[in-house]
Amino acid sequence: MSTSNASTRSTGPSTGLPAERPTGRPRGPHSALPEGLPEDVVEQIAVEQAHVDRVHEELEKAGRRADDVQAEGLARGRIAKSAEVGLEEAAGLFERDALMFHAAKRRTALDTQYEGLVFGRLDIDHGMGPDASTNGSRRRAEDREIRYIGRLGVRDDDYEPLVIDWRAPAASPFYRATPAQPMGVLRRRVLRSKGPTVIGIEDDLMVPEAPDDLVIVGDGALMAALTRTRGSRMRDIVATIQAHQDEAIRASARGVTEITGGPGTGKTVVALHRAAYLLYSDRRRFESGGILVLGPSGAYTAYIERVLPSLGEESVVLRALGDVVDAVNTERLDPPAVARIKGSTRIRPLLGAAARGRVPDAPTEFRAMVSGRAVRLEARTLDRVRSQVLRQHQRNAATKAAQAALGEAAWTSLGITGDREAKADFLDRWEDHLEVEAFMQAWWPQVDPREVLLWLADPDLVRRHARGALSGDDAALLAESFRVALETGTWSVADVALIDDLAARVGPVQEEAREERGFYEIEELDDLSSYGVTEVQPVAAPARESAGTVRSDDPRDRLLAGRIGKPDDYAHVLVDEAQDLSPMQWRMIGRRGRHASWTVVGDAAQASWPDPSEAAAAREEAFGTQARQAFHMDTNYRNAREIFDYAAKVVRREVPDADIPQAVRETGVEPVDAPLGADPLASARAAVERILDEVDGAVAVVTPSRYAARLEPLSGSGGGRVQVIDPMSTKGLEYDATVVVDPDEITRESPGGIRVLYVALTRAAHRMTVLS
Ligand SMILES: Nc1ncnc2c1ncn2[C@@H]1O[C@H](COP(=O)(O)OP(=O)(O)OP(=O)(O)O)[C@@H](O)[C@H]1O
Repeated sequence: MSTSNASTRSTGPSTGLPAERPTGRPRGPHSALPEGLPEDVVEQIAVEQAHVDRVHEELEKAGRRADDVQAEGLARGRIAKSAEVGLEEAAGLFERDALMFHAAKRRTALDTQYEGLVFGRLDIDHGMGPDASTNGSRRRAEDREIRYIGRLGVRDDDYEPLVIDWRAPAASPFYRATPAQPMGVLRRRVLRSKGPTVIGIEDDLMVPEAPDDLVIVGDGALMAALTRTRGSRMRDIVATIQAHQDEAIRASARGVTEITGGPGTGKTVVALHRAAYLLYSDRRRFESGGILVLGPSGAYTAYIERVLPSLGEESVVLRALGDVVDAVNTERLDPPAVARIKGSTRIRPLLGAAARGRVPDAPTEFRAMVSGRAVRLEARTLDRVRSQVLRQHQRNAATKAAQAALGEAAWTSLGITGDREAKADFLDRWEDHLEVEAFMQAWWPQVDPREVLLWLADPDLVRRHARGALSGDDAALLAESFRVALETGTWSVADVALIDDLAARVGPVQEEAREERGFYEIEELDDLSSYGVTEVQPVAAPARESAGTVRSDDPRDRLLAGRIGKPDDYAHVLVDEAQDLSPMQWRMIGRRGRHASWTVVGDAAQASWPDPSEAAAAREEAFGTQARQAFHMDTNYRNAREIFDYAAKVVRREVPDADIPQAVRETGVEPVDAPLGADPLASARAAVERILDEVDGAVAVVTPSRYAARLEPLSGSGGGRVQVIDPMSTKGLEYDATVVVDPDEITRESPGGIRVLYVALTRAAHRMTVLS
């Protein structure tokens, strides 16, 4: 597909108003403008280029000024103090210039990677009545205002705005004005740029008739944006946000904001713009508290990662579900039956029992001479003490408490009553006794939550701990899945939520306190030698390397690499594809949003988690009692109507109440149904070759696992444009074209059945071939 050229819709004569006079770069032999543009479009582009050039010059100046000011900044503050100039004023100056400096730096990135810094213009008539009825003859020049809208705000030396940040209230009419409610806007103009060069213009007229001096060109910005090649990365939509999307973007930051809608309705992109808006509207709160954006997969985070930086926001944390817990990063998916066991809260009692249970290989008996008395504690006593301590403490923070409780139990076991002094002496010795300490290291070691999970590779232990909560088959499946982890050295995505649950139970692994033992050691050694103990070998805590540095061949080392700390707490959590989160995953995310407001994005018809009511309960628990606001998106901006109709027909068969949006764009080309022949690679290759000729940009071959290996040779073909991908991993993604292989098999193999097929059938913007 090629980009649509601006074309003249209707034009009025140029009146010679200063703002409309073409003063920018002329179109020369090296011009970036497409050939064959009508002359009035070229003129209009030149007008806008002149303004864009001015903005860039101003930023250039600001950059240079900021260099000086940075060096001078603190000094200025100091002078300000001594010279009794308001400190606030000086700080304000510095802050503004520093901001401009950062803006200038950012601009370089924007210019090279993204579309223009200045992307919009409003021509406003302040004399216009609310019904837009004022006719041309009553319009007065002094009522007119031109406002430019951009990715960041820029002012000139007189502090006059040259560009308004798209998130500022003054930019709101750019998104909200409609011909029915023009909000004073005569013409909305979208500028399309390559770096600092304006290459196209799309106008929307908001009044019934263009005033004589306003030229109207282009086919409308939205259609131009939607017909463009998509490529392999999501783009921001800052120039073409629609009014109903803008409402969700600018909605109150408080509570829980739910954004629902069918495939391709812009839920993800709207949510990302909302994150940028929240940062703008309350930077202190959201930048320092942090915004977490959570998506289903690494492919998804890679797909969306450019959107926020293109909006000038770098401080948002993007995580995939396999990547939420520090030191663990995985894409491996369990088979659906296993993922279902691990995702349900039914597994919690099992995890609780494992976290409270005996450490495998820990001693089951304690024997030593303490304070001249022979102490012997059996397994039952050790278990009782452990349970008692863990009722009140996290295991990793309870070493001291456990040692003290064990001391009490030891004293009780001696059967001495009434001798307070002897007890005090005994407990005193107990506290610093080397044998007790050595025992504690073996009996009460610091445990990594991941080790606790690996204990469950033992099917007997799983059965014992599950105490009937899991069937025998489920217990065996679960244990087997942890054996897979031990063999491959990789966790599964579903494991991550279990690790997090266990981390909350056992607490962070404490660094070993390196206590100087001083004279206590000498006293204790005296004590030991008198009872014939010659050597005590304390158990050293295993040394850990931090994540990413472990290159071990041992799968177990790879599983346990890095350190798991406390979960980060965020000020705002944005969850995309929320319909797919399992209850255990909701609990994991909830731990990161205890004080957060939320934006939650989803579509039930695309769900792959099979038990929505259990997930809903876990989700409610994560949100607490916060206020809710809901936004529904009902226009599909991704799929050509022909492609979406095909997908909608398929899903309606089994999900009659699916939320079906309206697709806004037609290509006149129906999806192609073709046979999947005896040689699947040959069939898919033929389909891919046809499609590569028809579209520019990214092409996906969406295949069930059955054909994945056989189709792999297509990966990277078409000059790197073709990707072979499984249906679940296409969640949230988009391609210019897709080849969907064996839809029946996709339905059969996927946990969400037809809903996952629906996802696969709604990924293509322009062309789709289905091989059945
Ligand atoms: N106002 C808009 N202007 C231009 N493009 C838009 C607009 N709104 C949405 N789009 C485009 O529509 C496509 C679909 O958007 P997005 O991926 O956010 O939809 P979604 O609702 O999250 O889809 P799904 O649920 O299928 O993953 C994207 O290419 C996005 O850029």
